[in-house]
Amino acid sequence: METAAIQTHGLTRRFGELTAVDNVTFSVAQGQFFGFLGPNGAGKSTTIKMLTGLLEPSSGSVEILGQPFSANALDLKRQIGVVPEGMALLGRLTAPEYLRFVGRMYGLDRETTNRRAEELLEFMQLANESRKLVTDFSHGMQKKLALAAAVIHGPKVLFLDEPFEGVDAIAAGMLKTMLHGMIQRGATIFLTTHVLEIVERLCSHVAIISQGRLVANGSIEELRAGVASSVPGADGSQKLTLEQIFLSIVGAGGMEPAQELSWLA
Ligand SMILES: Nc1ncnc2c1ncn2[C@@H]1O[C@H](COP(=O)(O)OP(=O)(O)OP(=O)(O)O)[C@@H](O)[C@H]1O
Repeated sequence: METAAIQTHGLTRRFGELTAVDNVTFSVAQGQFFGFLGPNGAGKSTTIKMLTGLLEPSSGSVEILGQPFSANALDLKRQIGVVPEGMALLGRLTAPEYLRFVGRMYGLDRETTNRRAEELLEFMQLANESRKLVTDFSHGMQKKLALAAAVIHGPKVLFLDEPFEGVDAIAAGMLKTMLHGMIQRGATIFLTTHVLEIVERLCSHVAIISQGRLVANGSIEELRAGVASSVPGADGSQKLTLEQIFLSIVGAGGMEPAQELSWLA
């Protein structure tokens, strides 16, 4: 069997009394576009940080392309790309300087780095912003630059924490095309986002985390089949949207809607 792109066993992270990620086991096959969903505070970013070697698990294990980070972290980090929650860009550089720096850090030669940096800036429509410092970029521009930096070395596995947040519709369209192209060339993508329409369109597999626990994992079709009988009015003729599936698994689940805010009534 082919080595999984991502494999976790009993992955757990505690912050004091809180167990943010609780005994999470899942596998992502190479070439999969994997959507990792969950409500606010469910444990998505904490999981992604552990998957990318940014945060030590309290217990459990992570293997990327069959290797734990402890085996050869540098080699592994060359094979992955990450857009983390806070992006962590170097603000005192311009975008071309930043991309050239990142490319060189990944061991690309100068010519390849320069060519890819230029192409990426064009692609992300940041080429006209080449004299501005990154710190003066808008949030969406920073997000696009973070994405460019995450793919400059052609990673085999790409981790994206909310890549579409703050990105305009034109850029989001281009990003979707780019990510689709990467999948077609055999890359694996692990994506967290609250934009379920994007997950529905792009992802072949979905896992849902809620209060640190994995509560669903499978193809969208499998998840749909799993909840169809519990959603009122959903017979075989009606195809549930991912939003309906998501709400059925982690949403109000038959409870009364939250009370109204009295002063807004
Ligand atoms: N460094 C930390 N110290 C203490 N608690 C933390 C820390 N990082 C995360 N948490 C807590 O862990 C839980 C999971 O947080 P996490 O950021 O992983 O959620 P998330 O699913 O990414 O949420 P969102 O969709 O809102 O970004 C939250 O209760 C959060 O407050």
